[in-house]
Order: sequence, then structure tokens, then C-alpha cells
Amino acid sequence: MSRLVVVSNRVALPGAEQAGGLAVALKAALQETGGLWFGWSGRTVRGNSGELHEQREGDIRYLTVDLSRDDFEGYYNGFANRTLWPLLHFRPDLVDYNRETHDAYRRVNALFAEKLAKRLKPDDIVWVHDYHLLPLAEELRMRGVESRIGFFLHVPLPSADLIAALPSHNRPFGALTAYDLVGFQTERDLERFQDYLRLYAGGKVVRKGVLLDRAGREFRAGAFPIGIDTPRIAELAADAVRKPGVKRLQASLAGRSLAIGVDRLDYSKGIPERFRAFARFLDRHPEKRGKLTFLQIAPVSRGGVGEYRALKRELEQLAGHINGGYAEPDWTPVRYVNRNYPHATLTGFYRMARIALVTPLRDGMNLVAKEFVAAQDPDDPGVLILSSFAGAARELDSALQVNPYDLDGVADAIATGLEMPLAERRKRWRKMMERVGRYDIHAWRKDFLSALAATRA
Ligand SMILES: O=P(O)(O)OC[C@H]1O[C@H](O[C@H]2O[C@H](CO)[C@@H](O)[C@H](O)[C@H]2O)[C@H](O)[C@@H](O)[C@@H]1O
Ligand SMILES: O=c1ccn([C@@H]2O[C@H](COP(=O)(O)OP(=O)(O)O)[C@@H](O)[C@H]2O)c(=O)[nH]1
Repeated sequence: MSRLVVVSNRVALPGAEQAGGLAVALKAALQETGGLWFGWSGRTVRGNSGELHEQREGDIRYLTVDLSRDDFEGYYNGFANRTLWPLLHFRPDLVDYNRETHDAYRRVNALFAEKLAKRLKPDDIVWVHDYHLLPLAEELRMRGVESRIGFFLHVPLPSADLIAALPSHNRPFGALTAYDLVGFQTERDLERFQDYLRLYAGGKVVRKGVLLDRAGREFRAGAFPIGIDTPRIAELAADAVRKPGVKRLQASLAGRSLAIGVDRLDYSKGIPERFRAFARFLDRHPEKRGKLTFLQIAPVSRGGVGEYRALKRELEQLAGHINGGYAEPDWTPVRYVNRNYPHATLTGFYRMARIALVTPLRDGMNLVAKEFVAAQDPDDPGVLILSSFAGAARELDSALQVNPYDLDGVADAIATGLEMPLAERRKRWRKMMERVGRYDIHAWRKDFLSALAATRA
């Protein structure tokens, strides 16, 4: 049997705390098959990039690379997170392009390819993940690697005209044609990629998912919406209610309902808009004041990038402002926490909540939405309020869907969720649970890998 080699910038090393859907999902996928996980070690060093570290856990072998401070700054904080991330999340206003960080990005991709190529066997199946590594297949091919190589983009792909506004857009995005299979979260992302290929990368669309690069070489593309380990989340949630931290939260609510938000502290998640929508709910529905407490969990993310630090300051001010305006001596409307919680606790919080507020401005998928569904008590499920701009919206169509920019709409959805009769909550939840149960993380992995295997059948 071929060995699975997963490559991603973020690697969930044994014992490390992780917030972020990619690491959570790939760990669950690799736990089933075993294989090699290659990527950044999570360490920056004073000297040169390139030192390798190896460890094992069960059937997973981890091989990770240290990056120099300069490479990390240019590749991760710079081109990946100040250029590509805002572009991919439809925020050209935040894109900061410069050739120096683009060079660092290409240098780190070449380094990854250099280290990995020597260790690959011809029948390995290589599966590369996310926007940090768009040109990796091209670099591997230049080093003689002939294995099958697939790519999965965890974030949205914006419209072709937006991509084309990026200077040298063909270097990172045209390089996707070097893969055998390119996977996206949704059909819309796939359609936008096909437009880009046709309009700006000199390729052709033979039919949906069957594509030709500039030189006429065939490759494939498809939509593979990522899932979660549904039975595990459901089991953890049922157990979590006995955990002291979860019981403490329950006791502290003093009989009030809980609304929860769980996001990395990222401007794509729409957290300031959500805080404002919660304040709007208190204005539009004054009779509900004191009946609902909103808990926002937001572990700090990408603190080396200015926009993320500014967001943290904005949220601190907003939370203070809302609490100052609406709190009572025995009720604080917004609880805002920057800690990262393990799933064993988080799933208990999800289960306790009457409402989840998952309102990103743009999101590739949003695993929190799916985890919230999986964690519910089937007899008394909570209500998911979900942005129609999250990848998850296509599958979770019986959530209360909202436009996160429409503060009145989100405010009224909170009121609707709070009042929703049990029978309707159950009906909506069953439909969503059926989907997250059927198309889970294992189905996602199998689906992608069998499509990759079929590319050279
Ligand atoms: O690695 P970080 O810079 O700390 O960021 C964490 C991850 O954020 C992004 O996650 C995405 O993947 C999820 C799973 O497919 C998806 O549900 C979510 O919508 C995406 O935002 C990023 O794409 C990952 O590379 C990061 O590791
Ligand atoms: O305190 C936290 C906050 C988040 N997460 C996890 O981080 C992932 C976030 O994934 P999502 O797809 O929602 O967004 P991303 O951060 O990848 O953009 C989910 O599995 C969350 O359960 C976590 O384990 N602890």
C-alpha cells in the first residue's frame, strides 16, 4: 500500500495545544491511516532555516523544519498572512504586497521541497495543504518527484479578477496546475478557480473538474468539503458536562441561557460585527436583557501581524463598552476570553449553549459550526446561527443563516434562537447532524485520496 505523506505549514505535534481547523482535521485524518506529516516545526531560530526534527506517535511519523526569524517573518507573517490571507478572504484593502516577502515565500517552499524530495518514494501519495504551499508541487517536480501530488485549499478562493490584482499572481496561483488534483471546500471555490485558469492562467476547462494547464497537460480539480470526527466530538461533549470547568461555567450562568462564539482572533471571523450585533439585540429586544450571556472564546492568533494586534485592541474596547452600557450588578452580558481550550472542555461549552454565533465575513469551512452541531444533546439541541459566507453554510442549510454585515438581522436571529420551540430545534438539528455524521473527516479524506488515486488510473 502507498504511504500517505501530508505536508502543511502547521503540524499538530504530539502534546502541542492547537487552535485551527487544519491541524485538528489532519490529525484526525492521519490517525486513521498513519503516514508521514511534514511541515514547519513551530520554531524560529537565530541561524539558518532547515534543521530537521523527527518524532513519532502511533503510526504517524512527524518530520518538521525550523525556520530562521527572517524566513518566518517574510514567508508566514508576510506573504502568507499579510498578502495571501486577506486576498483569499476577499479583503484586497488589507493586502500588503512586496517582492521581499514574496521571495521569502518562494525560498521556504523551495526549502520544504529540497528536504522532502530526498525522502519521498515513487509510490508515495503526497497531499499538500493550504495557501502557504501553493508552489510546492512545482518545486518538487523540478527536483524530479513523480509521485502523485494533491493539494487542498482550506480557505476560500476569491473571484478571478481579485486574484489577478495580485502582482505576479501567476507565480503562486498558476503553480497550482503542477498538482494532479486540486481540492476546494465548496463548488463556488471550484468555479472561481476554473474562471481564473481560463481567464488568467492560459489553461482550459474541458468539463467541470477536468482541466488543462497552459501546456495542455491534464489535471483535475474538485470540491471536497472538510468534516470533523463526528462520533468523537459527540462522545467528548456527552462526557464533558461532568468536567469541573464545564460545571463551573454552568453554575456561573445562574439559570441564564448561553450564546457562544469560538474563533481564532482573526478579522475574517467577523467578531467585532458579532459584538455589535449582540448589542443591537439588547437594544431591539430589551425584554430579553439579563436572560442571555454571550461567551466569546478567541485565542490569540498570528500576533506577529499588525492587523491581528489591532483587532485584539478593538475587541477589548468593544467588550468593555457593551458591558459598561448594559451590565447589571448580577449580570455581565459579554464574557470575552483569549484562552485556547482543549476539545474535552470546549465540547462541553458547546453542549451547554442555547445559541452558537458563527458569523464569519468569509471562511473556508468553519469547523466550529460542525462541532457545535455534533456536540448537542439530541433531546435539547441548541440553535446554530451561521453566516452564509462560511463554507459550512452549503451543508448546514437548516441553521439560522444570516448576513454578518446585517446587524439587525443577526440581532433578530439571536432573539428567534432564544425563543425557538423544542420541536423546531430538534428538526433543524437532526438534518444538520445527519450531514455532519455522514460526511465526516474520514469520508473527506477517503473522497479526496480516491479522487487523487484516480487521476492516473
Ligand atoms: O496555522 P495558523 O496560522 O495558526 O492558523 C490556523 C489555521 O487557520 C486556517 O484554517 C482553515 O482551515 C479549516 C479546516 O479546513 C477551515 O475550516 C477554516 O475555514 C480555515 O480558515 C488556515 O487555513 C490553516 O492553514 C491554519 O493552520
Ligand atoms: O479554544 C479553542 C478554539 C478553537 N479550537 C479549535 O480550532 C478549530 C478552528 O477551526 P475552524 O475551521 O473553525 O477555523 P480556523 O481557525 O481553522 O480558521 C476547531 O476545531 C476548534 O475546536 C480549539 O480547539 N480550542
